[in-house]
Amino acid sequence: MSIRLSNISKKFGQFQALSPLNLDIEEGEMIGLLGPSGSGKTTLLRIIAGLEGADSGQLYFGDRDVTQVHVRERHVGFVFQNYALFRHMTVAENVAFGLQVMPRKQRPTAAEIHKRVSQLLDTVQLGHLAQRYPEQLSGGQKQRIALARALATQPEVLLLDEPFGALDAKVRKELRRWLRSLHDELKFTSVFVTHDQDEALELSDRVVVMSNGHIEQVNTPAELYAQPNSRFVFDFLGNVNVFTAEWQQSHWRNGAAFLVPPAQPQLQQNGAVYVRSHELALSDKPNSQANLPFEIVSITPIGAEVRVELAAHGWHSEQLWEAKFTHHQLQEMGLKRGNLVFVTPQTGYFFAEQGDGTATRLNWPFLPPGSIVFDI
Ligand SMILES: Nc1ncnc2c1ncn2[C@@H]1O[C@H](COP(=O)(O)OP(=O)(O)OP(=O)(O)O)[C@@H](O)[C@H]1O
Repeated sequence: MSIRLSNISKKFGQFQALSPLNLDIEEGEMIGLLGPSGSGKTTLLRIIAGLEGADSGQLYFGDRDVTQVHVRERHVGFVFQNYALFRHMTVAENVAFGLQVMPRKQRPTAAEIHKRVSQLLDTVQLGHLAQRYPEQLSGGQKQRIALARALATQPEVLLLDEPFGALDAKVRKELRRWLRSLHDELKFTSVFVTHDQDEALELSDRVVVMSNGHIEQVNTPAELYAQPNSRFVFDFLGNVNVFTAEWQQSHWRNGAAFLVPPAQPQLQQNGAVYVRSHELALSDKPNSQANLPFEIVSITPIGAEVRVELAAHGWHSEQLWEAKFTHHQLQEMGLKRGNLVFVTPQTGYFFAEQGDGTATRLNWPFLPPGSIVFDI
């Protein structure tokens, strides 16, 4: 079932929780609503579900205008963060609930309900727990049962509000993979809310990045990463290093530091260069492209990578910079805390001070990614 939001807005009193927004979700797509707390994700999800009415606009499921349709008639499955299972019912009874309360004419027979419940419990791989009560389940098991219950009535749209928010990191990861494969198998359309970037990027076909009640950008995870269209999206999708600079004749300058941009006239102005921690090289000398001196503040192994924290030396940066390398790369460089090093960005993004908020992608042609340059 495709979903279309046209000009949807919502106020709570004087507070504009959602500015008029448009969004098209394709049939079978899995969409992540990603944004900081208070950005309007849950409100948007509740409007799609019919738990909240919009102040303006239209909502379509396929060709059907469901703007005024009651939540019960929308045929959506809903999964909340806090499981919301019925405590006095067994697992099997919880899963059967949505079917039991269907109007008599639509309700399957008792035998059919029984069959469907056991199929669903097999799908979520918890058939052996059918007779348990929710309090006898782990958090991850409860959430799988909540999913089975939401899927029992065979909704074409599944809405999930921080479904794995209450679970620990390992279970979260497992359930994410499992939800994605279930989605691919059953082909329902899913919209889920999260403020976890990894979750959004790993699970979604497309991510909707929200801030302050509006949509900042909608795109596939790969495209969002490659082409963030605002500083907000850039900042929100991972750690980033910023070089704030003044344009001086042939380069961007900040104190003793400078950076030469690729030769494009629109770059020749004041602004900020954003550089990701994976997209830079360290060397013991400056070169013709970059003179960005830093002192190494810390070197911390994190899983397969090593994070190097860097303090600007002889120029001003609001925050420490961060560089990430493999253990092998770092060993080859032989760096220590307190060393003076020079950063050479390999790719980056430029936001002009007087610009419209969109970024120009920077590729320095004479330094292929992965190269470590030690001299000019
Ligand atoms: N029923 C309500 N009455 C008044 N204000 C509300 C109501 N529901 C939400 N809001 C406000 O609307 C804004 C958006 O809330 P919403 O729950 O959609 O954000 P969110 O992005 O889901 O945040 P979180 O990640 O914290 O759940 C918030 O500022 C919130 O305080």
